[in-house]
Amino acid sequence: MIFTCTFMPTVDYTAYLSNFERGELNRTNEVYYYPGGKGINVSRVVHRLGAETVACGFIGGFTGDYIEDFLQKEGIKTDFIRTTDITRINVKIKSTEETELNGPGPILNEKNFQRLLERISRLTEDDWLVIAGRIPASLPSSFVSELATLCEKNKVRLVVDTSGPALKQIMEITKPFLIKPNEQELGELVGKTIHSKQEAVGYAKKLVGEGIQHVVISMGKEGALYVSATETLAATAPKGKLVNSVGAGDSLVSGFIASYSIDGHAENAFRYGVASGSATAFQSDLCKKEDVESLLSQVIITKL
Ligand SMILES: Nc1ncnc2c1ncn2[C@@H]1O[C@H](COP(=O)(O)OP(=O)(O)OP(=O)(O)O)[C@@H](O)[C@H]1O
Ligand SMILES: O=P(O)(O)OC[C@@]1(O)O[C@H](CO)[C@@H](O)[C@@H]1O
Repeated sequence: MIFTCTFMPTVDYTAYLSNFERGELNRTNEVYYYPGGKGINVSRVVHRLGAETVACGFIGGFTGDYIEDFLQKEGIKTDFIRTTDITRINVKIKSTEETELNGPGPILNEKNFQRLLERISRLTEDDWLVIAGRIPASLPSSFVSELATLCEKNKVRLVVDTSGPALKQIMEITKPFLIKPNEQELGELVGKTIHSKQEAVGYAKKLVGEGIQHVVISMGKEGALYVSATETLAATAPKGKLVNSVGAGDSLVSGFIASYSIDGHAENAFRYGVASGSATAFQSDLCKKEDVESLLSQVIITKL
């Protein structure tokens, strides 16, 4: 089972308009209300790709109800912990360029953390845990350590797609199965500015040397890089019209996991992941299986 944990879910209010003027009254042409947050996006995509998933994390208020209801209507199992704070709404403005306004997350308390640890303690070596998205400042570092210790003890396959200090802290205790930084996030993780693909590969190899099994570096329309102990690959991204890049990175993670969980073949998983990221970038909502499969032949993989 693929469990996703989203500490700070959101309703993504996604508005399309032909021209966005700062400081003016703007009227939108089309709007959508998608349940969001990186882990929730992963649950939605892996479910569409045919894998079994449970979406966990913290939700509250009317927006929390909306998210849970939406996911359940899509057939996704949920196991959220309720907060007294209302789940945030993130505004995504799609005009000649993409502008995002992400809200702050809930204030979490000790009881919330304990409930989440209790859920995580039930996972086994047959399970995946995807920790994705921003981690709230109210989360004590002892909690992150406890979470990592449980995953290490129960041999859970841990996928981490978050920025900030949490990943470094997790790595002191357990080695994630997969991480998927973009170039900027990789730079933050290793404390360097990355100027080229060669540099990105070099840092990814260092992380693999420290024990992470698979590092995928996403590069938007330039495609992605993949490094493991035995392979270094580059993939081109399919060409198409960018409609909404929100969730493209999450779709890459989802495609990789959904494919790897079937046959454990990393190159196939990488190809499937890149096609999933692009399929999402080319439409308003997240990708569906048929969109991904129609793009697979356009992903060209080169060994580096
Ligand atoms: N304009 C684009 N054209 C084609 N493919 C794209 C485009 N943008 C993104 N993708 C695909 O999606 C993948 C992930 O995109 P990106 O590198 O933007 O992730 P990210 O920075 O994590 O994004 P986000 O945080 O918004 O999900 C890329 O590797 C690529 O396959
Ligand atoms: O504020 P965070 O947690 O870093 O990012 C949240 C977010 O931008 O990420 C997803 C796309 O990856 C969106 O669904 C969501 O609004």
